[in-house]
Amino acid sequence: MIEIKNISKTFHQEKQSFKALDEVSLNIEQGDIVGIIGFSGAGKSTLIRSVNLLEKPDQGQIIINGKDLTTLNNRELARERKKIGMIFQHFNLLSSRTVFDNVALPLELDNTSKSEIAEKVNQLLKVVGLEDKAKDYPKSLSGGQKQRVAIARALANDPYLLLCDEATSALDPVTTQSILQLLKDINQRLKITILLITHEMDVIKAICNHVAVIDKGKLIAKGTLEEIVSNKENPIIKQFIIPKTATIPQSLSSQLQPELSVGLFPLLEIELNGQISFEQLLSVVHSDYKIPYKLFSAEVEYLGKSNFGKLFLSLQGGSDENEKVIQYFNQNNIQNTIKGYV
Ligand SMILES: Nc1ncnc2c1ncn2[C@@H]1O[C@H](COP(=O)(O)OP(=O)(O)OP(=O)(O)O)[C@@H](O)[C@H]1O
Repeated sequence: MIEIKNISKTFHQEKQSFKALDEVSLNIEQGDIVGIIGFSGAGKSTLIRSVNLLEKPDQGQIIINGKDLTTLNNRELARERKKIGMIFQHFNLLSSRTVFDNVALPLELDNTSKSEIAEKVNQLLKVVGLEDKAKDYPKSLSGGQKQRVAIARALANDPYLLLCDEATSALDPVTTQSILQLLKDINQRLKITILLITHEMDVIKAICNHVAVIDKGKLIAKGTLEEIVSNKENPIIKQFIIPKTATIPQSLSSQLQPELSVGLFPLLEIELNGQISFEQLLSVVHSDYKIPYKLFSAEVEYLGKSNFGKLFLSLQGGSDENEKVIQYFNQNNIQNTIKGYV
């Protein structure tokens, strides 16, 4: 069990000071995958770096298996750190070393014998799927392959905990998913606890069992994804769970009229905020109110048992019928705005 207990950290720069962490507490169970999500500057990196004391907190404790890391001397801390692996957004590989030698580095520093190093590195390269790249240099690898090397290196000392500092932020979506699946596989096969920080809900959704939300240095929510999502009225949480990319298609926005006239229908922007499912909403319009509609654009995110998102829908009934549907939306707290008439 890892206990982050009441951690605070203030940075001082010239005459200014900035509180990056404010009494943060979080318990992480062994074998769990925990994600900390927050906007840029929220304090994510400072928090994850506090766990292995790369950043020394001003107050609070990091208790791992009953041992408070903040009370250890440098030698004891170095010994504990060996059992905490870490990977970074920009991989931090040594460009002058081959893939094999990058992975071997922590073992060399630990005075491991050459034969043991060879056995361990080859086994780790197999775990991350890079057996055929042992002799290559980082510059010839893709971003995803570089992160695989970094993961193998982080596993060299058989850690019980892996810290992931925005490990997929520099990768494309497909590579991101493959790295996340590798992390999940490592968690399950090697029983390594994972703590990651991210600004992307997709990362949390893909692999985390528990989530904490950090904002302005404070943990504002923690729990399972479903528990976090149920707190959707919180404006910070809302920004993470409601996709913002659905927009009115370009071709449609040029046709949009500000006033209703004959032959035009209202175009509604509807926010799905967990109150009603996407399918139910369309069924209300089509089956209950028996109104034809045109769906122009929709982005729906399924989180836990709820769905969130935005859709642009034109109600194509008579104006009284359309009005009744809008009334239904209003009575049921389904946020909707008429963007114009098409
Ligand atoms: N060494 C430092 N000296 C001064 N201020 C710092 C230092 N490190 C971090 N900060 C400040 O602390 C705040 C939190 O930074 P941190 O890097 O932890 O945030 P973050 O959530 O990881 O952001 P990002 O996603 O942009 O990396 C920021 O305002 C940052 O400028």
